[in-house]
Amino acid sequence: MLFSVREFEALARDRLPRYAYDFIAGGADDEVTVRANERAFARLRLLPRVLRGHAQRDLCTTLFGNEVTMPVVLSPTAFHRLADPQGEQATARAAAKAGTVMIASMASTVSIGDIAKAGGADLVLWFQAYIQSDIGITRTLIRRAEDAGCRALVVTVDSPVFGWRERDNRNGFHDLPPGMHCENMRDLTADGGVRDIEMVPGLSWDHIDRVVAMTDLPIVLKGVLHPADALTAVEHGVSGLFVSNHGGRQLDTVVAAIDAVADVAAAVDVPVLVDGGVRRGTDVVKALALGARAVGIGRPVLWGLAARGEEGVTEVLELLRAETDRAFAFCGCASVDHVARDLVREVRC
Ligand SMILES: Cc1cc2nc3c(=O)[nH]c(=O)nc-3n(C[C@H](O)[C@H](O)[C@H](O)COP(=O)(O)O)c2cc1C
Ligand SMILES: O=C(O)C(=O)c1ccccc1
Repeated sequence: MLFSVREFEALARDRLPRYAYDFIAGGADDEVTVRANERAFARLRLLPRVLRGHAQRDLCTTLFGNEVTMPVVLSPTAFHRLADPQGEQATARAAAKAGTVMIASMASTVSIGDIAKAGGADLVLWFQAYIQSDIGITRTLIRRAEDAGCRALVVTVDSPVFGWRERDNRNGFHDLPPGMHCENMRDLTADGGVRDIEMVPGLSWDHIDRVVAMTDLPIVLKGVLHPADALTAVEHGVSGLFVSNHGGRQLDTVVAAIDAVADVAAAVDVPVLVDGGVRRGTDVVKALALGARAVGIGRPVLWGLAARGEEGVTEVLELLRAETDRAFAFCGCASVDHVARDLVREVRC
């Protein structure tokens, strides 16, 4: 029995080959932002309310019309088959069972259609896309996600280039092991092969306009940190913002995601999600207090998957649910609407 997300990380580390552990755990450059994400949560302290008499708590919320049983979703992460042979299929089953959203990465090692099948009718599935320079390819990817039944499109905008990952360079990890592929990129080359995912340095608001025009799905921009960009996004017809620094894997020395969320939430009146460094139920409460509608978890899902497959992801999600419920009880909150700004104070260390 494991009692915390941290213990799942330790077990995952024991079980994974070094290159896979480092790919998941690592970040860009000096990994300043990887550490900052977790440390920023530690600098935030709770100021709980007492005697509010809530014998039961309700953690449910709604995200773009999708009901979820807790304000914790699965952030998109590449290559789940590095962690478990069933890969994203195992993750999908665990997300469906937990009653929360799985955001499938465009860089998944199981196709979006097969992820949807594994999750079944209960799974609320969203698709994360990197806009490709060829707009036709981008359209095909979005159609595949729509055909699979995805209910939102998460467009990642923090990756005009690929982050400099020194652990991966040292380990020589640049390609997937034999037999694993980015399955969403199949049949997208002239000869019907697997196309490489491209980072597009020239990405601009024009690309967002085209994607907004090409689908009826709600669009969430992932990787926004500046409130002015959040405002512009809403003007361009985006339905939500995902405050994120990609888990410290893209631009290093960027502010911790949790430190950016309040200003973004204040700038717009669409739902705001945040990810990066969420490891405890108390982190979930802090994020909601600062204006987030929900949080995402990236590495914790992969730790669960590497430790115990589908069951491990279920255990990670249920640990976070129980911790969030306990934090709600301690703070005197009966539901997500009760989590007020004054529950959180920032201290120096
Ligand atoms: C191994 C790994 C792969 C990732 N792949 C993607 C991806 O394909 N697309 C994306 O938008 N974000 C990707 N991310 C970033 C996550 O969506 C998320 O922003 C980040 O992991 C949150 O931080 P956390 O890991 O501390 O929870 C990846 C993160 C990790 C750790
Ligand atoms: O590793 C990542 O963070 C990531 O986003 C990614 C994107 C494409 C392929 C592999 C990983």
